[in-house]
Amino acid sequence: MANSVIPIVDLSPFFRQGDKDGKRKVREVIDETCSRYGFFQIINHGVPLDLMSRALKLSKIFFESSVEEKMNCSPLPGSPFPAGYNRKPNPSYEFAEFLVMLQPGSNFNVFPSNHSHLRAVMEDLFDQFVKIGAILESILSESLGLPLSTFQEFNNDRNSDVLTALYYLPATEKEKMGISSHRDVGCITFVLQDEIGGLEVLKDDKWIPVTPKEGALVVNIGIILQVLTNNKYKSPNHRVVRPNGRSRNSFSFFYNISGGKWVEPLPDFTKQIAEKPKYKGFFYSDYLQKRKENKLKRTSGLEDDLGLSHFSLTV
Ligand SMILES: O=C(O)CCC(=O)C(=O)O
Ligand SMILES: [Fe+2]
Repeated sequence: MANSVIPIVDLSPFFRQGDKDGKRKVREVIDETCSRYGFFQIINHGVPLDLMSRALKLSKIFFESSVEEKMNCSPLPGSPFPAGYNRKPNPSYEFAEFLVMLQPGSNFNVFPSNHSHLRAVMEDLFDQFVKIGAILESILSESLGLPLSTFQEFNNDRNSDVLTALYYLPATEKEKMGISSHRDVGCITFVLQDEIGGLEVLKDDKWIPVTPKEGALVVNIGIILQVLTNNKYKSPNHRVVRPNGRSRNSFSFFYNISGGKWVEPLPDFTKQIAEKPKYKGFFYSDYLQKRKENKLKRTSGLEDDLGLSHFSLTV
């Protein structure tokens, strides 16, 4: 696969005392890539590598078990969020299988009873992602020239975070889309992908591969950061194209905000620099509702912005 232009950022300066210079350089690269692509990969991020590979291995075993076994993990009736096993309809314009989990300990989580290690590993991975989420939020705050704790104070409720294990069957002659072009909800998404590839980012009308790198995590800016920064940081369209002849598996962790949160461009990116806001303010739950409505109307893999244009002030 062609080498990707998406940068690989070594976070090790943030795991040692001092090294101001190293930290500054990391912030500069992150600032540049978030302004251009909204995507980068991180290494030396503190998430144990053996946990990452165990999680990929165990989730693959689960997804390759029988349909009955997987269906036993269907979301619980009355669950406010479809935690548990689900699949996108097939045939359709896209196809993937999911195992979704909310915060460890949530009563709505559903795990396969005969894959007990998978539960333990996903709970551990969830906690690790929460830790790296907080670190990344402070790096992003500073790379934008804001006080270190800006995003952590804004996003201080960890009840809406979601971890999803994903599984993509090999492409067929008719269908190759796994997840079609979309932008992620929330603040930051982390993706742990296996070695197969297929994740792509849209930049200047071209699809750029996010080439897998062992031990790396992909970081992807969500729409909330795009709105807060008044488009300084991009939340890009991305998609997963299913590989030929091989299945692919991955995890997405959505470092989210709670539905009751009010979201609008920060004064630092509007008033203070004499820029007009590009979005009117909204409650995050209203955005999620719009996104749902748009998605239901959507019958093809064609790109749309899933509700963000509803709050846009630009024509
Ligand atoms: O499977 C992947 O690599 C990424 C999936 C994705 O974009 C998502 O879950 O939002
Ligand atoms: Fe995504």
